[in-house]
Amino acid sequence: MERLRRTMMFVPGANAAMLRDAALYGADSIMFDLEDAVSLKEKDSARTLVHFALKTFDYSNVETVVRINGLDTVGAQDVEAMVLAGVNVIRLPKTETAQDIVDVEAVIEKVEKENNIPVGRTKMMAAIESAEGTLNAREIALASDRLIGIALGAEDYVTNMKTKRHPDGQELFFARSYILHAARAAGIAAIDTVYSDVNNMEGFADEVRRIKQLGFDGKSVINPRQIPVVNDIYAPTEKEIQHAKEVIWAIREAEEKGSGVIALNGKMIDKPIVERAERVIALAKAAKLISEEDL
Ligand SMILES: CC(C)(COP(=O)(O)OP(=O)(O)OC[C@H]1O[C@@H](n2cnc3c(N)ncnc32)[C@H](O)[C@@H]1OP(=O)(O)O)[C@@H](O)C(=O)NCCC(=O)NCCSC(=O)C[C@@](O)(CC(=O)O)C(=O)O
Ligand SMILES: [Mg+2]
Repeated sequence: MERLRRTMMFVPGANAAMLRDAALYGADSIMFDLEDAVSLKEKDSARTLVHFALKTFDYSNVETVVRINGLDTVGAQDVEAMVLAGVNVIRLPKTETAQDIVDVEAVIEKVEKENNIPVGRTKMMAAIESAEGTLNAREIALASDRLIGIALGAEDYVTNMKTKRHPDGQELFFARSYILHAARAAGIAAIDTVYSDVNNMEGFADEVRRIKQLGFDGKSVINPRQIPVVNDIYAPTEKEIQHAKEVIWAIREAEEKGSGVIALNGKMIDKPIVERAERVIALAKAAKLISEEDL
């Protein structure tokens, strides 16, 4: 079953209290940040702190991600410390080309080999935050088998595009659509960017509805109060769950009879409809609207 990534919460790497409590809020993934949420003078201490947190606290109920610095600064040191601490995913910020992924992968692989860690255990994701990165999204998404997803970083992106964010998100439409297509073509996740106004829940919810409709797997968030908003919007309705169950029961019955196609209430049920139904069931389970044993 595909892993759900409705919410990926940024946690500033230099903040010990936030690191300790990060797994308590119900995010699907927590993303410890060593890059832009950490000042230059705190880079080394934040790396040590996140390494310690990964080794010490119980994050077994979430996916752990670390946003490293670029390899042109202290990125290689970040990679080494995080791979040794057993992080699930390394997130590369400001990815411009497929070569950026290949370069970080080489560092990861070296650390894994030198420390008898199974090669490939550490996964990767790439944040795309510029025009160049967006136009290269397709090659970036295909650059490594370790990639679990690509994400948009809108604050840096709009700066690069010489504009700013607007509530209707028009300035992000091309990047969102292109990144989403690149992710889907590569068979990996697409994660939308942060919404920085943590006290504007209406505006946040509007944005989540729009990115869900576009097809994103989920959203990067910066505050625990944003998590239930995303989870509620991604939770399927009772009607959607009932329909998904009927689709799955119908297809199971058809398979038992040796037929791949069947009608439900007069409408044809085939593979894409079954896939959508399975995703509805996975989202319903994650939202605890049905039990794990159901279906
Ligand atoms: C925004 C605010 C200051 C608001 O503070 P407030 O004080 O109003 O928060 P409250 O709601 O009052 O907190 C209630 C309780 O939750 C705890 N708590 C809050 N936030 C928590 C958290 N994140 N993790 C764990 N715990 C948390 C808090 O400690 C308290 O705990 P307690 O005291 O025990 O009750 C705070 O949230 C915060 O610092 N957020 C992280 C910001 C950040 O990481 N920015 C960098 C990533 S974006 C970027 O770089 C741009 C990007 O790259 C992005 C892309 O690539 O997509 C691009 O280009 O677009
Ligand atoms: Mg950024």
